[in-house]
Formats: sequence, C-alpha cells, structure tokens
Amino acid sequence: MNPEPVLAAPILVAEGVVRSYGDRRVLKGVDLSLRPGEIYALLGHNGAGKTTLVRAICGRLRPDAGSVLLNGADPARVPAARAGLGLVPQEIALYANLSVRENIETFATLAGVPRGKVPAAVRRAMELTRTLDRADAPVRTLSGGFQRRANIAAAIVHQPTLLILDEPTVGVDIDAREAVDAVIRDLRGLGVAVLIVTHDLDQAGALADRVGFLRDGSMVLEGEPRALVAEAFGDQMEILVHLADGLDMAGEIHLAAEGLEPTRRPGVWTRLDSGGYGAAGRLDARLRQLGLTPREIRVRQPSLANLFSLVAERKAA
Ligand SMILES: Nc1ncnc2c1ncn2[C@@H]1O[C@H](COP(=O)(O)OP(=O)(O)OP(=O)(O)O)[C@@H](O)[C@H]1O
Repeated sequence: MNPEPVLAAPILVAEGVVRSYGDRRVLKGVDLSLRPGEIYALLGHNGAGKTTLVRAICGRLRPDAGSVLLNGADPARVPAARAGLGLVPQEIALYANLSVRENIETFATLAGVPRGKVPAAVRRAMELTRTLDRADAPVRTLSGGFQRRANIAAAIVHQPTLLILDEPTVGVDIDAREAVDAVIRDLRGLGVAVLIVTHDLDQAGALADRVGFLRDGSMVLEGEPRALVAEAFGDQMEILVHLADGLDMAGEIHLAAEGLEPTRRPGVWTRLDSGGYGAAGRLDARLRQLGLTPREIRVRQPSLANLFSLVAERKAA
C-alpha cells in the first residue's frame, strides 16, 4: 500500500489575526497558511484589509489578537523570521541610475547575504527573473515589465521561503505580464511559497493554487479557483453581449429586464445562464426584436471575476 503523501510543513501560519485602527476593526480574525511551492492570491475590494494583513505577516505591525508564524517564529519579534521573507512592492523600488546588477547587489547586502556569496546570489536572482541579458543597463532605460522583474530579483536575492508580491501586474502590458507570471511559476517550482495581493482576477485564476477573498476584514471564501467557481456556478455559463456604442437609458432598462448586468468594459453586458448556447441564441433574437442588435455574443465558463461579483453581491444582500 502506498503511504499517504506527506505535506510539507507550512511556511506561513496566521491564525485568528485581529487588528483595529482606533475603534475600527480592520481584521476580524483572519486565518491564512501557505506551504512551500504554493501560490496563493489574496483578493478583496479596496479597504478589505489586504495591506494590513500583509503588514502583519511581514512583522511590520503586531496583531491585537491572534498569531503569525513565519518559518515557526513571530516576524514581529524575531528578526531571523523576517529573513525568510521577500517583498515586492507595487511601486518599482529600485535605484533608477544604477544597473540591474548594482541594484540587486545592493539589496543582497542589505538583506545580509555574506559578501563572498553576493556575486553568485545576484547571478542566480537575475537568471531566475530572466534579467541577466540587461544586467549592466541602468534601470531607468528598461521597460516597465523588465523593471518589475528586476524588482522581483531584488526581493529574492537572499532566497526567501515566502515571497509576497503586491499588485505585480498593475500597469504592465500583456506580454510583460506573462513574463512575470512565468517567473512566479518558476519560483513555485523551487519550493518558494508565493502570496500575491491582486485585483487582477485573470492572473489569480491562471496562477494561483488557492485564492482567498477578504471582505471587511474576514476571509469569506477560500479554495482552489476552479473548484470554487464550479461549486458556485454548477452548469451555468456566462453569456457576454457586446453592443454598439451609444446605448440610451431605454436600452439599458431592456438589458436589465433580460437579466443582463453591465461589466467594466463599456458596451459589454453579462448574464449567467444554465441554458448555454441555446439561451444565447434566444437572447440574441430577443435583443434584435428590441432593436438592440448585438455586435457579438460569447458564451464562456464562469470565471473568478463572476465569483468575485457574487461574493460582493452577497454582502449587498
Ligand atoms: N494606518 C492606518 N490608520 C487608520 N486606518 C487605516 C490605516 N491603514 C489602513 N487603514 C484603514 O483600514 C482599512 C483596511 O485598509 P487596507 O489598506 O488594509 O485595505 P486593502 O484591502 O489593502 O485596500 P487597497 O486594495 O485599497 O490597498 C481601510 O478602511 C483603511 O482606510
């Protein structure tokens, strides 16, 4: 008989984390754990408490109640625990006039990499982030996507076991985004635990082994993205209707009466439906009758974005 696979011990264990600012409770007892080689996407609207949770994980603030253990030690009290952490801030935090190599050397020294080991550590970080071919270029001459990878190199040069990335794809074009995703996957392959704080639901759905939705300081939903979507929507599909520009109020009322809701993309409306392509065909005919001829109708599997709206609606309900 094969023995049960033994799961590696978690790198991060946060339990019942509570934190208030004044009399406002911003974290209301949050649990979060990450194992080596796991990518976790922390999702939530502005003000949900994501940054506060990350600050508690980094040991930059102490929870009022609950605990955070990073590699078994409290990062707010034990500096050695913080050595196991790499943080990639949302803004590029590099010296613009220094080269990629010089920047990463500086971060290696700051992170306490022994002098003799700095060149090899810097080279490894540049290889992992595919920044080696521009190692000697000043950071200010590099594209936004390249700078972001160099930012990751600076955060991993001391070989942390947990890497936290804050909004790694904000302002990054699609090709550069894929390059950043590839770096994150490689780090997972090396056993690094990766926590991504993001509003980018496409990235979370594509990359994360687990996602957690933080809402008003509580983790309201957590799990494997595809399983969560399947559980929430069953056999429903998303019908996306793309309409011509210049929709008037009457048109919007008709669309809402057909159960459609506007998306963030102008002219694109959405509805969940278990009738699949047949339902899309009937909707097309109905909209034409109403004089709202769609430019395009698409039917697709629901995504994390649908789940995110559902979680937000539940709050409203
Ligand atoms: N230092 C502070 N003093 C007082 N209130 C704070 C402080 N930092 C955050 N808050 C409040 O705590 C709540 C949670 O903030 P937090 O930054 O953790 O949310 P977030 O989910 O990271 O939001 P965003 O996506 O906008 O960064 C917000 O209402 C915020 O205004």
